[in-house]
Amino acid sequence: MPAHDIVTVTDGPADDPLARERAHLAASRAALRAMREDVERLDIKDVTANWVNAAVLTAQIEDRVKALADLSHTPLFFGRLDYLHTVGAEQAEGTPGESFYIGRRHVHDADGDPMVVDWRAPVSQPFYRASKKDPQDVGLRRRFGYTSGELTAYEDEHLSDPSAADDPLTSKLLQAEIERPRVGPMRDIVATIQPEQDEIVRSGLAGSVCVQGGPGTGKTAVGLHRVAYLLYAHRERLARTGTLVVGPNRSFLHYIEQVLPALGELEVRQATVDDLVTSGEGAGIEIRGTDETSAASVLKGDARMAEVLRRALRSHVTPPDEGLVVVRGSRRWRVPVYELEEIVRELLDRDIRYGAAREALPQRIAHQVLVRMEQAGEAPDDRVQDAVARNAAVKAAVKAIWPPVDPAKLVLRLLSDAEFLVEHARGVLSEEEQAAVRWTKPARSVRSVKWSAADAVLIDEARDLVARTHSLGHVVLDEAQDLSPMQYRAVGRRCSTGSATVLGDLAQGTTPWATESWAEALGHLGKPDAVVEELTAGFRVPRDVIAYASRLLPWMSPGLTPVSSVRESPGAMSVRRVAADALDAAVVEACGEALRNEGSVGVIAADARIPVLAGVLAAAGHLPLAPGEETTAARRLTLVPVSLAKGLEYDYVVLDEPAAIVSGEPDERTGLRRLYVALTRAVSGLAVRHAGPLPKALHP
Ligand SMILES: Nc1ncnc2c1ncn2[C@@H]1O[C@H](COP(=O)(O)OP(=O)(O)OP(=O)(O)O)[C@@H](O)[C@H]1O
Repeated sequence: MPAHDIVTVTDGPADDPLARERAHLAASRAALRAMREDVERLDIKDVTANWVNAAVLTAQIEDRVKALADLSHTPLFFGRLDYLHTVGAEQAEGTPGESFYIGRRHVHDADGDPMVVDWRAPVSQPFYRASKKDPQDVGLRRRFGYTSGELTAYEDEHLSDPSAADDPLTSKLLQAEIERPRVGPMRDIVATIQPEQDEIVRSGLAGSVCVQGGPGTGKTAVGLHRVAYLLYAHRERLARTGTLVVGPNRSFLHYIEQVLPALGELEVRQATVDDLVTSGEGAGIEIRGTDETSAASVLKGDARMAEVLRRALRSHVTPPDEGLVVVRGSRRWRVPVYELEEIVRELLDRDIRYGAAREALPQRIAHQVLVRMEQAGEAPDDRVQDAVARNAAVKAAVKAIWPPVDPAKLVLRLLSDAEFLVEHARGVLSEEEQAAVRWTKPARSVRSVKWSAADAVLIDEARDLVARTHSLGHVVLDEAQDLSPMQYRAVGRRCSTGSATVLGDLAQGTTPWATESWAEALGHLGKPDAVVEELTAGFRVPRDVIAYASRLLPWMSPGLTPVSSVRESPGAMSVRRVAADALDAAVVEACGEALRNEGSVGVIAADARIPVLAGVLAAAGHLPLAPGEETTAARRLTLVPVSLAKGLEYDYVVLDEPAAIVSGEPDERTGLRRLYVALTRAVSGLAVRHAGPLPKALHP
């Protein structure tokens, strides 16, 4: 028997297998409808005593109804597994087999028996992992094909058949799914997750994982499915602790924002690093400026700044120079200076947060007073200790010894006050480095400063030194290669008691502080034990196009494995040189050609070229969208400044002037990496149009 029997029928008698599968689909939809109606019918009047509870319950019911929606464009199930034995039972000779339909969500009939099982359930796992080598007790794996919501085909793999080939990518349905043209935002891949991807998706909540993978290897898809999986497997815990996806910019977040809701997960926050450090409790600052020099940005992102901040903050602690007298009634209680010194030293040595120590200090002083009271024969209780801690003399002493510090003011002072910086950066930053981070024009007030993104991260670090940042249960960090060490720290403290999934490609690092080694990055993140996995199978870029882009690798990231495309199509590729005054027209013409195909078109160009291209495209009747704006069947052309291209994809890419993209960056290596990102956004075809010479690295 061949590896895959494909059956495609439009209509058939009731006893043919496709008809039976369709009947199961119809019955599953009816069962889902019944589940929804059950929830809608819930009457909460009898169970709630007050309106607050009623409101909470009503919201929960609405969410549940939403989660039970039958989405016409997403099939209820996409696969079926026929187990050879009853799952979980002793696999004795003669035990009956069992079938499961695998889908996006669980559906059960009126008796509670499963009609469709969630793709994340343990019984679904062999759908992604079973192979002929390791059939996992599965006799048959069936994939379903749909056309406009109708079940129209299925394809079988007989895992216990020794003659069948064992390569999941020979599946025609799978291949068709991978090759499907792209329009609109990113979609889920539940039906076609590959075994090596599934291992990452289902790895445990306790451990952190780092995925290195070239363009289009499915890192983002894997990260999002991992969140969905973790929320299924650890729902209660993560509902309490929270989850977060961190992406590089708004347009990227728009592009991915539909995937988790489509998988039924509505509660995951999605943010950029800038969002994280400027929002939330006590943040209250805005990023309105940029650093004066690139050297300043790099230094502000350097992990040594954490030590400078720590020292600067702790310098506010002033050892007491005199004892303290607390008056209560007719008695006066004295705490001598050496005792105060000892308390302060002990709090500093314990290295707890500055704010926590500040809160502990009055209680410690009060304790000393209580000891004296007891020595004098009194029997004070806790209330007396609290009252002493609130005594005006104690408060005044605490304010003098351990004053409150505003994190933004601390950073402002470090960057404005040369003496203050010298004092705390001594031995950590060189004199030149100190000069580079300092503002040339000192700022007066926190409000008037035009904070840069790197400044905001410094403030976030300072804030964490004062009061511990709240940690979530799991954080997914995408395009991680671009983060500075200080940014890794900012993300890391948001999962200090949880775990992380770190996704990135060292070859696509384009910031001046881009990471060169995952071990180092994971250290800054506080997850040095994270397992590093590599994905090398490419699902986006066609073979010829990835081969072309990979010519750049030895010049910018030697040692990294080139992606091998799993797409069958070699891809349409053209590279054409034109006269300088004909470039704009050539780009417009290439767009016209690309638009004759199905799917989205992205015009990628150096940022400086965007205004001109926007003009000529509009004049030619191709009014372009901006990245992040959703492509629709009617408007499919997006004009993408290359600085925003990362993580995005378009069916056809028209690439304008590669040399301008390279020279738009401060150094050649970064330029080539930027070009590599741009060259690897295409799903079906790439048209390169240039007037200047191509970068040497692209020559064969
Ligand atoms: N197993 C799969 N089946 C079908 N499509 C897949 C699979 N894995 C990934 N894809 C598709 O391949 C494309 C690239 O995936 P994704 O954006 O996650 O890659 P990436 O590694 O994050 O790329 P980049 O490094 O360029 O950001 C997406 O359209 C995604 O849906």
